[in-house]
Amino acid sequence: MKQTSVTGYPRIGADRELKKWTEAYFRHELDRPALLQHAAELRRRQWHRQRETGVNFIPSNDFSLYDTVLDTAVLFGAVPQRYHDLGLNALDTYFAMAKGYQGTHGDVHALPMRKWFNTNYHYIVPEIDGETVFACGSEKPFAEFTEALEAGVRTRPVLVGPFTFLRLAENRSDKPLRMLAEELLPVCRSVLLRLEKLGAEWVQLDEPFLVTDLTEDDLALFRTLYDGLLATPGRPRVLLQTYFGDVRDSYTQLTGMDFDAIGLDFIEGTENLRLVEQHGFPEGKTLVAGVVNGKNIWVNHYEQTLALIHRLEQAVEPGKLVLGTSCSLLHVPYTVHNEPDLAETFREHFAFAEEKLEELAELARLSDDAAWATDAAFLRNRAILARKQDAAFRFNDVRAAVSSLRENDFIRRPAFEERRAIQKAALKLPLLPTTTIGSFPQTSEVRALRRDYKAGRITAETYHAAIRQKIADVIALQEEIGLDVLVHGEFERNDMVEYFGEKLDGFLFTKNAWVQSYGTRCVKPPVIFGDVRRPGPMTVDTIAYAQSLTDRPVKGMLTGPVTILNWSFPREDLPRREIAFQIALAIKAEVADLEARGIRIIQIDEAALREKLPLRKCDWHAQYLDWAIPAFRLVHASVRSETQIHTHMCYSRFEDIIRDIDDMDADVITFEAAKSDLSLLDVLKAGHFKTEVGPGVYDIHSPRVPERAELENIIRQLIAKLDIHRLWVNPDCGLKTRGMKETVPSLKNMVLAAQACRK
Ligand SMILES: CN1c2c(nc(N)[nH]c2=O)NC[C@@H]1CNc1ccc(C(=O)N[C@@H](CCC(=O)N[C@@H](CCC(=O)N[C@@H](CCC(=O)O)C(=O)O)C(=O)O)C(=O)O)cc1
Ligand SMILES: N[C@@H](CCS)C(=O)O
Ligand SMILES: [Zn+2]
Repeated sequence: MKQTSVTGYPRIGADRELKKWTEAYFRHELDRPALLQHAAELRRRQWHRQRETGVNFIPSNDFSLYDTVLDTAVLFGAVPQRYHDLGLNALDTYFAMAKGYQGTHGDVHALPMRKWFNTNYHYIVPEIDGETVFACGSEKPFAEFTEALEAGVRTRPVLVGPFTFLRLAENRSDKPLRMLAEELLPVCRSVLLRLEKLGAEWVQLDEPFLVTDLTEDDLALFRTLYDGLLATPGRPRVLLQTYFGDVRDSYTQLTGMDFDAIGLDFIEGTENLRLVEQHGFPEGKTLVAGVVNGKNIWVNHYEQTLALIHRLEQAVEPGKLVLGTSCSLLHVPYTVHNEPDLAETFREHFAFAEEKLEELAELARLSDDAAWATDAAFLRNRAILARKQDAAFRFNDVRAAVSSLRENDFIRRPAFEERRAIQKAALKLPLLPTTTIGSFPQTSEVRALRRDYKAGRITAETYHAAIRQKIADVIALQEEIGLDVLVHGEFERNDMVEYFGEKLDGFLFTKNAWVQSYGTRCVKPPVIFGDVRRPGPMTVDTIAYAQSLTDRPVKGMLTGPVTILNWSFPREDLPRREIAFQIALAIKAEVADLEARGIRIIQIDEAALREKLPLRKCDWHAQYLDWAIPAFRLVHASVRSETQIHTHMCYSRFEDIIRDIDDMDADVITFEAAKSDLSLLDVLKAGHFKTEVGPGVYDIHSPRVPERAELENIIRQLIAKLDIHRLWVNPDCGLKTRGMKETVPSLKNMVLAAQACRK
């Protein structure tokens, strides 16, 4: 029978155990040996689970206490000196790089965090500087391989490959990447050899960077690294694993090199099938075909997948085709068995990580069976898929509204400068207005309140009264701090997307379907099962209540259509453009209701807009921006001139799409800037960006409190680069992950810094 392979497995635990242990460790409620022991038990359970379902190639070192890219930086010895200087133990040095450190040992920022390709997972950006000396700096892959072996599972260790590592790292040294590659090579070699000595037959090197647009320099860098690595005498067999797209720039190069196996994604990498069929696949090598979607949560379409496998069998030597997941299963929740409240009519359509393991096993068996079409497993799959249509929600009024949209529905009038003057006169804000991004700390008190309400332990009345009290407190606090534009704090929201998913028709939501977003933070993406419709106002009472408590403007706070779509699990039977327009119409109705209740500023967050920008430039507009930007415009096109529309984006690497961002035609945009260099500001200036901007002046992912002088200095740098009359002062992103302890002094310092700069 065909063999099967898993690229990576979720690691937070089916009940988010790892998050809870790690956070307990941060709070000094769990000691280091206990944390490490719990983590080891979690890994063992997961290896056994994979073995029980018959997976042939089970990964190790896909586990991480925070992030696998950070693990790789430590493995390669890329730990900047300032973290060593803290004099902490290895584990705490690691967490200092991830989260920053402020305490008796010193004060250091966290390394920046960035989106992992086109996912909602974030990696820590490694830093290479003039002092970096690559050397094997951790025991992790070796220890985890041995641990699995002792638990009876011979795993295939996974490493972030050196090419992707170097391309994602920030190179602050004056050495070119090819020189760094030469220096890194001996370390990679020794890692491979040591794994081989421990008993590893295969090593998986993840090189997702290969699915992006590559330059000649990239291809040469890849060759330098891998010609050297593959020539290592006595090395284990190497699987070159790619995912999230196709390898059109490098396919012929890769297949001509000495890899023992190549992993290709046939889900997002739709071009890969053409490459294999057109150029052939080399004899003697294994193709690990990603045919089970590692990013969606839907049952696999066996008939289509078997057709794909049968085509691949024509190109690959018998016995050399292995079936795999399209990418790591990190991006999906653990198991549908954790969803007892989901009606069976819906649940049968879902396949999370554990169910995907079963799908792999069934597909391997069916693809070798000439009588697959009459096999019970195949027939069951076909019957489930046939029932999907019956289960879907269909709203003909929404379909009709989307199809009757015309060009004018996407254009806000009057034009930007004219309404800007009107808003200035109406809002009377000071120079450098100060604001926050929306959420205030989601303390365990607020979360426990929601848990008790959902479990029926407290009444709706008690819950809503408590939320109102939190809103009243946060309005008073912001007035005391001296902020100019206030927020209601988002205490009623579990998450900026899930909250709207719960309020809108057409969505299903889960109880335990958590997915890691970064470190210990998880999200529970809602599921777009059918057409989307707003049954009634979702935020209006809360925002209007907040506004009733103050004369200062309170921002209405909404999540935009592209972000709701991108951070949900979308249906796959309707184009994304159509789904986005359906959501846009729902949010548009909410904007109108907020405006009617006297809300003067409305923020429509599009935090995830950049995230799903296609990895290849040629697809940016046709496949994405041409509907994503209009979806946003549709939401606010019909507001009054006086109403100021804000938007917000995190991880703002949008230098390359600033025209499109400006085309969203928001009045103000706030975005992350504190952790990136300020080069984006030059691009904004050069591009005559019209939208007013609030580049975040401090990093909210770290508990460290920025000093007033430090913030003043940043604001002055902003003033030097941008028009002071179009500049706002705010943190990077929402404050929900922070505690009040650091939030209050940080905001006070920010307001004082802005006031000083005004003078
Ligand atoms: C802005 N970001 C977001 C992204 N994606 C989203 N979908 N949402 C985002 O906001 N992507 C990019 C960034 C990523 N950033 C973050 C930041 C913070 C979190 C986060 O804090 N996640 C929470 C879970 C949030 C949530 O849904 N909470 C629920 C349930 C909470 C819970 O665990 N309850 C406990 C009981 C309560 C207690 O005692 O504490 C329980 O049930 O056992 C809620 O608030 O009701 C996290 O903890 O990971 C994510 C991404
Ligand atoms: N309004 C949201 C945006 C996060 S990206 C918040 O403040 O949490
Ligand atoms: Zn944000």
